Amino acid sequence: MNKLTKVRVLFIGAGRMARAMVSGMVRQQGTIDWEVHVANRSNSDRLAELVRAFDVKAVRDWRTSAQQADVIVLAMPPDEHHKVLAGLWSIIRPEQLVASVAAGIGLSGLEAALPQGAQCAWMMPNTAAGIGESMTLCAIGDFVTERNRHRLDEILGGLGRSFICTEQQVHDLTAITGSAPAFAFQFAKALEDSATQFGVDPHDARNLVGQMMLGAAKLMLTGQEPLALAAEVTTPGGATAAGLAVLEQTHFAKHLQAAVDATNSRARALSPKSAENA
Ligand SMILES: NC(=O)C1=CN([C@@H]2O[C@H](COP(=O)(O)OP(=O)(O)OC[C@H]3O[C@@H](n4cnc5c(N)ncnc54)[C@H](O)[C@@H]3O)[C@@H](O)[C@H]2O)C=CC1
Ligand SMILES: O=C(O)[C@@H]1CCC=N1
Repeated sequence: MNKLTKVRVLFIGAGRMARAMVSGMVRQQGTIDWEVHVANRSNSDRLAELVRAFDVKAVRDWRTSAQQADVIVLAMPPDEHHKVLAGLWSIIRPEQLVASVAAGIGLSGLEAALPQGAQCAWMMPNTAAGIGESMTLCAIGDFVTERNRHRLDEILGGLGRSFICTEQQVHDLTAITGSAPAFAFQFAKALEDSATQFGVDPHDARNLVGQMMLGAAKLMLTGQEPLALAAEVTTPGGATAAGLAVLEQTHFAKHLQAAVDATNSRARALSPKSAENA
């Protein structure tokens, strides 16, 4: 497909999430030719690596670049937003789109920190964005025009799949799609460790567990109930039931729920709004 439009996007923050997003966006075959600018607090090794890997432009002063950008993505920690948004206030133009990926920040928080009518979106991707497999939550402000909605859709498409939802849903689901990959990797590590304790080569253990998780994920995406899928694994009177009984006895589901609650509470506490109210 021919790329038609050149659109300049400025990332403020060149950390892990920015890298994953840039990787997802530049590999996409969409209708936009992204001209990516990236600014970091200091011109660190990370920024240099990003420039080398994706041929993006490193920007020394984000304020200058922000004036020329069509889309500005805030990819720095939540507690840095207050300062950066205050700097954006006086230079932002009505036609620009400002999107943040910060946990807890909130669409209304973004809009309140920018001039009335600013076009804002709040995205919550995960690190699989880097390979175009994120499940990204996105709350979109009322002032976003069709043109910027198209740009947003192209960004989201480059990252993987997306769920357009309310601000409250982004708060509630941050743990479940943003953070839970880390829970899944802990689960994977525990299984890998079990495999290597049986003498399996670590490389083989990685493939065994990774393919098992991929197959389980693909089965889930057929739309079947997780418990129905579990039942298919559980041969009556067989082996799996014994393992599931241990997970039940040790309150596996409750532990996960507690992890979700702790994650979401922490995200809320990190937002500048909470800091002001504290
Ligand atoms: N890592 C992840 O899986 C996800 C992260 N996020 C959000 O992405 C944001 C960044 O997180 P990570 O990439 O994990 O953190 P990180 O620590 O890897 O990157 C943050 C980057 O922002 C830069 N930075 C800090 N203050 C700045 C400022 N005032 N101006 C310019 N650059 C500044 C830092 O130098 C650093 O390179 C956070 O708001 C986080 O909530 C959201 C979804 C998933
Ligand atoms: O750990 C964090 O705060 C971010 C938010 C979602 C995933 N990582």
